[in-house]
Amino acid sequence: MTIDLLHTDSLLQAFPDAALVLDLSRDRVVRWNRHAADLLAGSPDAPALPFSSYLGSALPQFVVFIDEVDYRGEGWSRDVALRSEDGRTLRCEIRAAPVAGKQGWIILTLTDLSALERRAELAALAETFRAGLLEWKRTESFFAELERQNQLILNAAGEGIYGVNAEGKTTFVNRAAQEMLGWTTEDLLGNDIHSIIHHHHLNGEVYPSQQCPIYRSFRFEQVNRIEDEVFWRKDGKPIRVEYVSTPIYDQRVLAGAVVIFRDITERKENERKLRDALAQVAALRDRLEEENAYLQEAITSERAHHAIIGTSPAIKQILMRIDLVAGTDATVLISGETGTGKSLVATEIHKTSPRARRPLIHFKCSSVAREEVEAELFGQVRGAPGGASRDKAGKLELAHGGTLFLDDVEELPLEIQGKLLASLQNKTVKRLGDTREKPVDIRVIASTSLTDAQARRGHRIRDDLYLFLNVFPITCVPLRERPEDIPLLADHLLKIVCRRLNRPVRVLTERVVLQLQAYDWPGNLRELHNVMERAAIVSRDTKLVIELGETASSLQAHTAFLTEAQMQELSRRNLVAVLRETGGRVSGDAGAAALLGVKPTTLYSRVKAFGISDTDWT
Ligand SMILES: Nc1ncnc2c1ncn2[C@@H]1O[C@H](COP(=O)(O)OP(=O)(O)OP(=O)(O)O)[C@@H](O)[C@H]1O
Repeated sequence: MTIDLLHTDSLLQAFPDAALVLDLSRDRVVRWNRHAADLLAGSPDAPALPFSSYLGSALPQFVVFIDEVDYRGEGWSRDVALRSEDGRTLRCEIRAAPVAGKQGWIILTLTDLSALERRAELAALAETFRAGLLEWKRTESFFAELERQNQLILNAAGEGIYGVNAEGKTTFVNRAAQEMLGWTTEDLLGNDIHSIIHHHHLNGEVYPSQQCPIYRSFRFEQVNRIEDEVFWRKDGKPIRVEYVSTPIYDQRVLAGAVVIFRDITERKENERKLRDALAQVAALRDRLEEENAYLQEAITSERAHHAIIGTSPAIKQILMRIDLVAGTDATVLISGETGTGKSLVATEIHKTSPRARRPLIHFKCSSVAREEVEAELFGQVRGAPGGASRDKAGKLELAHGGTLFLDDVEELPLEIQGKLLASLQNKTVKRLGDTREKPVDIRVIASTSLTDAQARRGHRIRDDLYLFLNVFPITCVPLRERPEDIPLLADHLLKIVCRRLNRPVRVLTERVVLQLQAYDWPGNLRELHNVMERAAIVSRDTKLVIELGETASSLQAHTAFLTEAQMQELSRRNLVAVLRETGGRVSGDAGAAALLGVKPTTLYSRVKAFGISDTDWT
């Protein structure tokens, strides 16, 4: 290295590291810069001390180093520890090169290794810091993005979503929730949301927050799923909601709850309308079904008994009274023994009344179990006491606009009689289990097998009900008191049963008629019907075989007789009947004479004697 001595000092001063020029031959520092002076704690000017005083015990290492520099022309070493003037040991890296043209001069640079290491540490620290800062920034923007996406998701959700902290204060509300509730984020954030939107039940009862499932979610860590409650809108209107409230945690500590809800007002309204419509359909269906059943029954009975048959004064009296009362709405009480035709009379009254287009509801009081009578009469709603599985109209309701026939009214339990009377008098009906009363317009016909005296004395019909029913009495006379009706009735019933049983039509002989009239008929028309049916079955040929109960023969001797006039009338009718049956044919196997078991000539003379003409049997 050549050195311009004029510039040595200024070069050394400009040098960024500690540097000095050393005269080895004199062990003197020729020049040093301020970094070297600082490092070795000397004065800024070149020191007066020999350089070896800075070497101390490291002199041998320095000598080895100088030999290397001398040999190689330059060198560096970290083995030479220097001592500063204030006594500190300095770990240095020494670099050296000879100064050209100056024998024994070298230039040294000293690098303080401790300072170097400190700077390296600082640099590493700065590097770490810079790297940390970047990482933190990345994390921050990651979370910011996450939050932004969460907000987007929350706001895009169709369900209302809001959060509450552990004190029940609102922490966030999404857009759908604001739209459904009408409350804004500003209204709700930080405020007790229960007292704003969830304070009352739909029926107006206060809803204490302690009972609220959302409150329980953040108090007792429960997920609660509620299907039908209300939230209150800002405009004071309720919306029906279903919701799930779920507890949320921050670092495993319960932090509150998140509520996800859906407005189900419209759905509930539609469900209600559907329920109402179905109930209406069910009610109509029930009514139609039952009306249909009654109409079918009415048709069957009308076909079977197209008229009240009989010419006795008793029957004429009944027909007259039917004519009198049918056109009115008056209550009728029909009395008479079993099988005397009470139901037939009731049907006739209804058929010829202005209510004929509406059904006749026949309620046979004796054939309904005591515990079912009330529900049968008044109807019931689903869930009524007794376990009704569906709404059902009672007979009173079914009879609305028509006629209610209370058959065997004395068989009604007394407590039901009172309730029935109240309902009939008020013209309303209330189904069991219901609170609503329906107006009804009913014409009542009742029947009883009790006589007037028995009814008044026996206490089987309440006095007030008896008075209510007994506006227009009709009495059906037992068959034994009107034997003159027996031939016609027997003939009529025989035809019906033969047709039904698909048997050849038989003809009543005089002997059979006399036999029937001699019997006392405790079962009246119903018994006569049975006897005819039995006869149609057991009779093999055209001859009719009658089987009567025991009382027939015993009573026959005492009570069964006819006057001559009755006998004549009976014979005449029998002739008419048989001619009608044969279409006027007298002779031949299927002729009237063969059927009656007499000669054709005998029959002709009888027809002549009775003055029977075609018009009688056609
Ligand atoms: N005068 C009549 N003409 C034709 N058929 C009759 C007559 N009287 C009764 N009947 C028939 O006799 C049967 C019994 O009559 P109905 O049921 O009306 O008697 P009831 O008095 O109501 O009997 P119960 O008290 O036992 O109910 C029925 O089939 C009915 O059509």
